[in-house]
Amino acid sequence: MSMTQATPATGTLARPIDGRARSEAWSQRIMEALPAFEAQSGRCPGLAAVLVGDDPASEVYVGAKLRMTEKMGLHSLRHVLPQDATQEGLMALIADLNADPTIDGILLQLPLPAHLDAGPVLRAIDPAKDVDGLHPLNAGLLAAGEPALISCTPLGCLMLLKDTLGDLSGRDAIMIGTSVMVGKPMVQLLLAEGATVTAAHKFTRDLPEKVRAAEIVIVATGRAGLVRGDWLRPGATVIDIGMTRTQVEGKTRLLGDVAYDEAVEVAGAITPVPGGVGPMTIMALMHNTVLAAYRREGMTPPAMG
Ligand SMILES: Nc1nc2c(c(=O)[nH]1)N[C@@H](CN(C=O)c1ccc(C(=O)N[C@@H](CCC(=O)O)C(=O)O)cc1)CN2
Repeated sequence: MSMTQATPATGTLARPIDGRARSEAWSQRIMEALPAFEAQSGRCPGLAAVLVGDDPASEVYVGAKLRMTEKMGLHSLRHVLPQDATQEGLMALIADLNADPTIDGILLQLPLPAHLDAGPVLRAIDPAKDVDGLHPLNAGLLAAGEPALISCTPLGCLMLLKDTLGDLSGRDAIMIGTSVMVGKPMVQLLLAEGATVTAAHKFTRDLPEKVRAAEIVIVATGRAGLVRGDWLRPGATVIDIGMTRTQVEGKTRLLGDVAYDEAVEVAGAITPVPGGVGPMTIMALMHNTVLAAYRREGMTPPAMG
């Protein structure tokens, strides 16, 4: 693996961090873990995806996750509830999936329609099947330094960062955005790796200056193009988690939270959008499903990194 440490020479563009290629390599490692699991348990690891309503982006993401599940030879279930589903109906479905022995992972696609409250539903998922790592028990175990199931996007980002930089200890990192799904677990993962972490949010003052001090910049705000090229320290490693759909000349384009065309002139390495973090999020879900399956069967999981 190449290590990006140095300031690029003037005129050198940042190296794109290829999440598609990395997720493909990761899928091979995960699939190598399947024969031993199947030989001992007599079944495949199983993932249930729960989609509520008709949000087009959520439909795309759930479709991509289930296609990957099938491609890798895992068992999958798809549950689609209508836009006007009730909280009680959703809780009843989660209870059924908790009790289903063929299901190792339960994925509740977010966001939910506005009339539903995600918190109680996420807390109702059996923590051993919480492959999104969003149950408070799993979030707490990560914060306590005893990770069990880790939220998918941060897990994928950590892998890209380690590939790019190697050892993260002592490095200065900034996480912009402090959501429960991405920012908070990412901060915990970086701390566990020995990085010095700034957690920035909408009240943070002098954000460009703080970003300029960081060797590692991770952005998950949903504000397209927020981070400008001149905010970056030359040679920085930039992980862009943002994904905003926009129409440019009649075509749909995906924009990240980083102004890519500017950032690529300054950074040492950068994730593109698309093709950076997104594919790693999906592969982290596959990883967590196989991990959960091993543990639920009382088996020791192999390394699948
Ligand atoms: N329960 C969850 N809900 C949501 C999560 C999550 O991890 N768990 N994350 C996001 C959406 N998401 C997965 O659900 C997700 C988003 C994007 C991609 C992806 O591969 N993107 C592609 C581009 C796809 C496109 O063209 O639209 C890329 O970046 O290359 C995967 C997963 C919110 N909800």
